[in-house]
Amino acid sequence: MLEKNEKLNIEEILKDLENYRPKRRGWHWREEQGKQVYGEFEYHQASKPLKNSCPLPAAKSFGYIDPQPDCVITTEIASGRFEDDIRRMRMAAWHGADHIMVIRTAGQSHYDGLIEGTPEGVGGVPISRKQVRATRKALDIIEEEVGRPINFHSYVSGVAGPDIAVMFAEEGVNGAHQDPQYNVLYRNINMVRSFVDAAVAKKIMAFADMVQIDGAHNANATAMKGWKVMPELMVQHALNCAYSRMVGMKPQNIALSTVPPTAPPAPCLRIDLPYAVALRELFKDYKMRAQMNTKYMESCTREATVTHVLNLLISRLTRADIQSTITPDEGRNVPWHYNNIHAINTAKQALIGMDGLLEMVELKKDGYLREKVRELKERAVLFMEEILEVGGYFKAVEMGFFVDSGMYPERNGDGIARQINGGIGAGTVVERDKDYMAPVCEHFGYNNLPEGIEKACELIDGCTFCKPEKIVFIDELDENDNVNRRLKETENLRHSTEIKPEVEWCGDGIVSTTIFLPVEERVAEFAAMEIGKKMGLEDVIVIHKQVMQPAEGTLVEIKGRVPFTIDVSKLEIPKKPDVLSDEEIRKEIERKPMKVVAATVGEDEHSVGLREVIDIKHGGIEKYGIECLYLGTSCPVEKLVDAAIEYNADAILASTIITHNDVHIKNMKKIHELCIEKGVRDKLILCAGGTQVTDEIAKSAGMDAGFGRGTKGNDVASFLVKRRREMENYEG
Ligand SMILES: Cc1ncc(COP(=O)(O)O)c(/C=N/CC[C@H](N)C(=O)O)c1O
Repeated sequence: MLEKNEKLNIEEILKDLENYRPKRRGWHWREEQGKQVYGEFEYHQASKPLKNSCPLPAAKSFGYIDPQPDCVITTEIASGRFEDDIRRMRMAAWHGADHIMVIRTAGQSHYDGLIEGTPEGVGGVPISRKQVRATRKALDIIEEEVGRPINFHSYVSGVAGPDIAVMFAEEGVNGAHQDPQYNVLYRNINMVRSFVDAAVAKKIMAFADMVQIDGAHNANATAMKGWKVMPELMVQHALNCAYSRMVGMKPQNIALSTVPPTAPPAPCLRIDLPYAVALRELFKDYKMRAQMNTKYMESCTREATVTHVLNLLISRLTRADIQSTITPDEGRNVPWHYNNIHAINTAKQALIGMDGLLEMVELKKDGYLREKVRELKERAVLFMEEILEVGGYFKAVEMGFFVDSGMYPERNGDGIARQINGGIGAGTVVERDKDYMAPVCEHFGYNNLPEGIEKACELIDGCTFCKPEKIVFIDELDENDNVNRRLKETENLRHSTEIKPEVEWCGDGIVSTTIFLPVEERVAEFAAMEIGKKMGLEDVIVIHKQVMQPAEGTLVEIKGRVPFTIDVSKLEIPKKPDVLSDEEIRKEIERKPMKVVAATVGEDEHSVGLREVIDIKHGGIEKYGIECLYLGTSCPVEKLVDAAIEYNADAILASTIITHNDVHIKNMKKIHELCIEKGVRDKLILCAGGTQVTDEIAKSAGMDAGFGRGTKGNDVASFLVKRRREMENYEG
């Protein structure tokens, strides 16, 4: 079991892969869905807690609870280097993802066989046996530490679809996209070949109990106007569901990949919600894999996140068995580590925040919503009927029925048309001869087994599904393009005290910074890049720009590479003050009572933080018997110092949240100077606190200590007790 502060050892994971066997087959749905209690809260759409996890930032105000939504949560990771992705998968799992989806390298659909070894990918990871095995092995370790099984997912499509399906079944892959329509429409693979391969692949996936995700979402992403293909999407779902059932897949393993088709500034819920309702009603026996919208993403991560929260509202208003997440930077670049985490947190935060929503609101049973739902279903049924009329699916594809920009039955004639004898792999489907016999299990279709043979693979004393020891594991084929070479290049950064910033790959050195410039967009763009260069960044690129007002200014985000490393062994890291035990603090206050005066100073009305540090119910310093005179908010510093003298206090606690024009520093200095003027500075312990206050800032302003965000009562009480001891010893 990995210690939480122990890094994943990639070299260790790569060792002895030839003998690794997956722990299980099949998909894992979250356990104990429904009523859960976390801290002082009851949840109605949650699942059981994790053993180890990273809660949302705000959890610190709720006893650090980390409630887990009822549905599986996906993150998609594929930087091209699976060895770096494994680390990101661990970050994702700790934030609540239990479905890790790995996109394949660009064009792998057209490979007519399996890839071996671990070449570096482009826009995805080359899906090879070694990469799958190493990743599944790493996920075994990660699921141990979070305490929840993790579903590993990739894609069964393309010319080598069946080969991939066999390898996935052998390697314990838990889920995969499989939809022959994808091959036909988006990869121009011959339709006959695609459907025959799909039957072979689906049968194997059914045996391996893998959850299947279809490819309907692609029409949404490919169509000129996403909302125009809603009728067609339901037809595509129906075709893949029916075909999958015919091959023998269970409905509970068939997931419809559904994306709310629009985004603001469209009135998206008025368009997307009826569609989501219609879909759930038509396909009530199947699983819903809700995906976030990617089609309309730009480079504004804020905008993407709000759209995704609206998508999550739809999930909560209808149904999502799997909630997939899209990183908010997908409109900018290949997702960065922390944006995978932001996306997972967006899903977790919104789903948990909307827990039990339908116990309070319900969808209207009449009016606009119902009319739209009915209309969409009718359009879909008509679409399906026309397919039958023209002679079936293949004919309809030849006629360009699919991904047409018109809202069916409206047609603009610009659909994706494919010819039955065209596309990659055309003419490669050969009718099986009468005596065709394949001595392997789970083989779709005609198989002329000899009399009395129950299991096909008896004839060869076991196939790889029944005898995994028969699987042939090839390590590396390319002595240059492989994970060992890549790990060598970053050796110094993984086994030394030198570090570099990174966003995707170990040592990529990329950082980003946000700059506001009071000039128009084009000037701002070039000025920002100049600033980046002057900051010493290399390869500076603008990744986002947004006009705040055409003349007044522009927001620009740039990214660039830092050319240096940081040696952490040479950093001057001030020791975190150690906190005394409650017992010791209590004893000390019993020995010698302590009085403090406290207030939020200046014109500042923020009181929450200081009250938490003081009040007994928040575990504040009162719980140790320290007497507090609280003077409230917007307290002049003069009044605070006078009160401390009058009350014969041992200490002053000044809270200062507002930092405009450094007012917090000015107030701290004033308190210090006033105490000197009144001849009490050496009698009083001066503490300042606030979200922007640090110990260094406070001390430089004359305080004895500063306490920032997240400070607890025992931090302050410890300091007061230790400081008073120092003063007593000093007095001798
Ligand atoms: C049904 C199907 N088969 C194969 C592939 C992958 O196909 P290549 O290996 O040829 O790229 C896809 C890809 N879709 C993107 C998935 C999206 N990121 C998602 O979250 O669903 C697909 O939808």
